[in-house]
This record gives sequence, structure tokens and C-alpha cells, in this order.
Amino acid sequence: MAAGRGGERPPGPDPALEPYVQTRIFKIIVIGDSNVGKTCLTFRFCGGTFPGKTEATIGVDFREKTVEIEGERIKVQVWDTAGQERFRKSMVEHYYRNVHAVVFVYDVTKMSSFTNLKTWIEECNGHAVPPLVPRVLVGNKCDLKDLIQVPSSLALKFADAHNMLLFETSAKDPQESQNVDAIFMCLVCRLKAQRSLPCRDTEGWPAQPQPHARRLDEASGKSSCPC
Ligand SMILES: Nc1nc2c(ncn2[C@@H]2O[C@H](COP(=O)(O)OP(=O)(O)OP(=O)(O)O)[C@@H](O)[C@H]2O)c(=O)[nH]1
Ligand SMILES: [Mg+2]
Repeated sequence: MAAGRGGERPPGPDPALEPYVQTRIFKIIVIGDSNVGKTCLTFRFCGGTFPGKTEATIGVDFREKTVEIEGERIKVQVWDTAGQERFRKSMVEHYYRNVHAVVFVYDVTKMSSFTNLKTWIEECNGHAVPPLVPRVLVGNKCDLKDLIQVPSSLALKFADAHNMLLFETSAKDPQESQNVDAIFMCLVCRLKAQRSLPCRDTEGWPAQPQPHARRLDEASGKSSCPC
């Protein structure tokens, strides 16, 4: 029997008969001093571009990107947080609630943004983020080669001491875009590997134990996805 006008559906399997596939959401927060390039890095990952002009983030900006790994679609929810104290203090609790992974960012051309990492790590630890939630360290603005203040060797030592992977990259340089993607994809791969149950949102999803972070590719000072 033919369907009536307006009641036809496109050819193919009836969606109502297909099994419901849940999309997992991974919440990743990006933390660090103001002006280190957190907004630009999240733009580069989620939108594939470097924003022409940015303003200081107020509170938090959300960006999302859906990625496919081994046939599974995963929604990466990136929380681009404010570096300025006055723009973040009312939001801090929300940043850390049910977070799945943390990206700490410093500016390779500004030593103070590197030395301040201690404070950011303390804040993170102080908000009951389990020590086993994966964390990575990102030195941004590597395109400014003549202005570099933070040597790779120092950053590697710090990353090692805190069981973090280190990425040195540039949100601005289009040739570095794969390296920016690798920061987030590396975390997603690790989260995927350690969590077997599907999940629709981040609320009420407890963190699972996972192996300690490994630092890779010491010689180049850069890291690649370990998966
Ligand atoms: N040369 C260079 N400049 C960059 C890079 N990433 C960001 N910038 C510049 O650094 C400045 C600050 O970038 P944002 O991304 O807004 O910094 P933020 O960390 O989000 O700052 P807050 O929102 O205040 O916490 C802007 O002028 C960017 O254009 C980079 O990789 N290279
Ligand atoms: Mg910002």
C-alpha cells in the first residue's frame, strides 16, 4: 500500500527500527594564563582556523567537535576557560565538575606563563579532579622562534615530573594544525580506551582509573598520539 502524501519517508532503513546509538561526550577543559592562546588553540581544533582577532574570554566558551575513532563517533566538548581571575572566579567550580581531561597551556615566549603552571595545577588538584584524569601540557606560539623564553628541555622536565605529555605547537601556524589536533585526539584516544560504557552526557559519569600519562618522542620535544 502506498503511503499518503506527506507521509512518505526517504528510501533506506526505517530509523525507528534502527538500534539507538548513543554518542559519548568527553569534556576537556583548557586552562592557563590569560593571553597564552587557549581560545586560538580551541578554535584551531574545533574550526580548523586561527581567529583573526580574539578578546579575553569571559567565564567560559564552549566549542565542540565530533570525531570518529575506530568506527565510534565521539563528541569532544572543549571548555575554553578564562585566564583572567576576574573573568573566571564565578565559574571555576563548573570548569572542574565531571571533567574528563585537562589541557594546561603556557606561552613559549613568556616565562611567567610557564612558572604559573604550578598554580594552575594546584587549582586543578584542589577541585577534586582525580589525579588519574589525563592531563597534557601545551607550549603555544612556537611560530615566534626568535622570542622563545621557555626551552623545550625545561618544559619536558616539568611535564615528566607531573606525568604529562608535552606538546609544543602553534595555533597560528597552519602547518602545525595536525599537531594541535593531536593534543585533543590523543586525549580522546586515551579516554576511549579506558571507558567501555556508552554515555550520553558528562553529568554523573565518574572518572575511571587509567594508566599514567607517558611522554613521547623526547628527542623532538613533541608528542604524537600514543594510540
Ligand atoms: N604568534 C602567535 N600568536 C598567537 C598564537 N596563539 C594565540 N596568539 C595570539 O595571542 C593572543 C591571545 O590569544 P587568546 O587565544 O585570546 O588567549 P587566551 O589564552 O584565550 O586568553 P584569555 O581568554 O584572556 O584567557 C591573541 O592576540 C592571539 O592572536 C600563536 O600560536 N602564535
Ligand atoms: Mg580566551
